[in-house]
Amino acid sequence: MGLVPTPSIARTHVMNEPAIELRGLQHRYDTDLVLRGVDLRIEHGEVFGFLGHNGAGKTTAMNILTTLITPTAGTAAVCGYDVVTERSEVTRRIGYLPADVRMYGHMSALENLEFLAKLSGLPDARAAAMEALEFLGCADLAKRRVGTFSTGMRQRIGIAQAIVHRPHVLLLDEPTSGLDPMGVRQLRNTITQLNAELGMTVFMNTHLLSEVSKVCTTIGVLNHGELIYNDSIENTTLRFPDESSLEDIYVRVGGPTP
Ligand SMILES: Nc1ncnc2c1ncn2[C@@H]1O[C@H](COP(=O)(O)OP(=O)(O)OP(=O)(O)O)[C@@H](O)[C@H]1O
Repeated sequence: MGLVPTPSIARTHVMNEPAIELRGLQHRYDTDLVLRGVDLRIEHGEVFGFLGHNGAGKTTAMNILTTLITPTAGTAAVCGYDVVTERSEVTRRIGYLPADVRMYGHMSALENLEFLAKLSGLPDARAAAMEALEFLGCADLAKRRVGTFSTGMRQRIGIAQAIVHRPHVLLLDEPTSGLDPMGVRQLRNTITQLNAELGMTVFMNTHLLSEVSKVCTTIGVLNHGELIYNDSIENTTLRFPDESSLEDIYVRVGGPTP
């Protein structure tokens, strides 16, 4: 049995609302305002690339969406559920791959996944764990200790962890970081597969403009905590026909040279 599209948990509510919606989102660390009123709407089925230089505020926005931190002002919602007041509804619907994925090195990949699946309250945690591995084409890693894994292998298990409970929305923080070209290509294929076959909406923080043009359907550019650009890849290419690459567009709309 393979992974099936996300089951209909409060389906009506989910489908009537955007996958992600930020309204006037602000975040302050002490006196430092790092998100300055971000408005953003991402529809179901999009693969969204969130671009921005170091310190632009991308991880802060993602930490708000994963409910790890509370915004200073404004709102953030996933499938219509507020990240502050409806936290458990949000966490059921999101999968998260952090930049520094944590797992128990002395345990096998399957044990790591099963542990997380149990924490998520899945009725048959082992089957869910195995299905996630099979879906990602890494069932061969199931019995191996993750402490022995390469960066690419760890990352694939990290994605399996993120999707084991079949979330609607997958949040990836700098997923290409540390990967070799083969790993980057594999990741791209995985994102496309999760989006096309399981219908997952993907929100990805990245520095890699080349990856954005290959895998994303929409992009946003964050500059010093302000969303300075947001459009589909298709419109972006039409809007800037003279630009030879997304990198030129990024510079043109105000982002600093990466
Ligand atoms: N816990 C924290 N306490 C204080 N300041 C923080 C904290 N986390 C982040 N910052 C600051 O907030 C700003 C935004 O950081 P954030 O990590 O959200 O940006 P980013 O776009 O994800 O950058 P990067 O690409 O380098 O990860 C930076 O100036 C950073 O130094």
